[in-house]
Amino acid sequence: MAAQIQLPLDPPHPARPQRNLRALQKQAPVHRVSTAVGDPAWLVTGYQEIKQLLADPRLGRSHHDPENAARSGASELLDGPRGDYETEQKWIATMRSRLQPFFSAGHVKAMRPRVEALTGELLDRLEKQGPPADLAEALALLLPREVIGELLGVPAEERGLLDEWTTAVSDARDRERSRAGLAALHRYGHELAARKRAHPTQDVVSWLCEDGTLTDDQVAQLAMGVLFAGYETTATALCVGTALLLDSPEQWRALGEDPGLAPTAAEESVRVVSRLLPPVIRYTREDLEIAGAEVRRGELVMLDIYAATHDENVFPDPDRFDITREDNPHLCFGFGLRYCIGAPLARLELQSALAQLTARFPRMRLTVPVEDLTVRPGSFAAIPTSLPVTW
Ligand code: HEM
Repeated sequence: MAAQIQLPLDPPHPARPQRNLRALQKQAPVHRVSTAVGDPAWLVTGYQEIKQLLADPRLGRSHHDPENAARSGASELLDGPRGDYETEQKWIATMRSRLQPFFSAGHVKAMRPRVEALTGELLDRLEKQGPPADLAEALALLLPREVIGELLGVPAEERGLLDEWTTAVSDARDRERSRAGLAALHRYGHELAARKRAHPTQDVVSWLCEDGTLTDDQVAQLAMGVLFAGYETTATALCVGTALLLDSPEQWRALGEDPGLAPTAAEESVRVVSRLLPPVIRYTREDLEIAGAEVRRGELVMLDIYAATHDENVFPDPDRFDITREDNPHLCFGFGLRYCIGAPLARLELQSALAQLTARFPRMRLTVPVEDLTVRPGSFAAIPTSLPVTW
């Protein structure tokens, strides 16, 4: 095997191709690397290999010796082992069986009018405020936060705090900050569960409490898991989709005039969110071989979703943002056992936001070249720091 490769290879950006990673992908589907915090790992870049490994039960998120496991970064929750090694599979089954009903296609369809209305309210506010504006603040971050806040039953005035804590948890460079954010989020989840047990309302946390089989700790874990899994990811997809649409006035116009393009535009936004999210991580539960590489039990395996969704053999012209892309088998919602429970909701939010935005603001444009956009440094999701627009 060649000399170890030091991560990160390329800085994340909504529009700039990750050239070093793509060059690596052309050489082989799996590589020995050193993570951003200096730990040894395997980086998988082949589309087929990643798809198979996502569905392979021989890999998990927990580790038999978590204190000594390799890490991809400093985030307490995201960059290292998670969950109990003995009961991981059981917990996944419990989590999915309790959460899935709230995110089924039927349930999410019933949420459409509310999500459309929330989008409309945010755009009314934007219109009233007038140009210039920061679309990341005014829409992309706010919509997912409000949708998840309502869904979980988090009072409106407490949602700002959640924002602060999730940002802290995501910190990939400061383990202490990430730990403190996670602890605060958990304390809040407990408090919320206790409040909902005492005074149930029509929301997911109240329903999880009514389930009768879950402890407050489990309710808190599920609720904060949903918040975490569904907030920054959707906000980032909305940011990158909006930025790339703004960079392509003919596609902006086409979507504004034809809301029938919203499903493919949303799906393409999910594909390109991989430009701003890190690889999915796993630990091997037994020795195994990945494309000829001998991987030992307990080693860190990083599945590079960006590489998979920009693989020229699967996605023609992968650097082009194309809202009419029909064949789009991206792996950005994962695959197999842990496939994203919130995918229907994320799609709904993206469709609603992109369709309404382009229809209501046909003349909107970025005030800086898309190339000059910057992203949050050192965070799990490289959310653009701002999307400055005028109209
Ligand atoms: C564009 C937005 C989103 C993206 C790109 C995304 C991506 C993903 C991915 C890649 C996974 C699999 C992780 C793995 O295999 O380890 C996942 C799992 C999950 N997602 Fe999403 N997601 C998004 C939106 C949402 C939303 C809106 C929700 C809920 C409100 C949500 C809830 C979940 C949950 C509960 C899991 C299971 C986590 C686990 O098994 O540990 N996601 N998501």
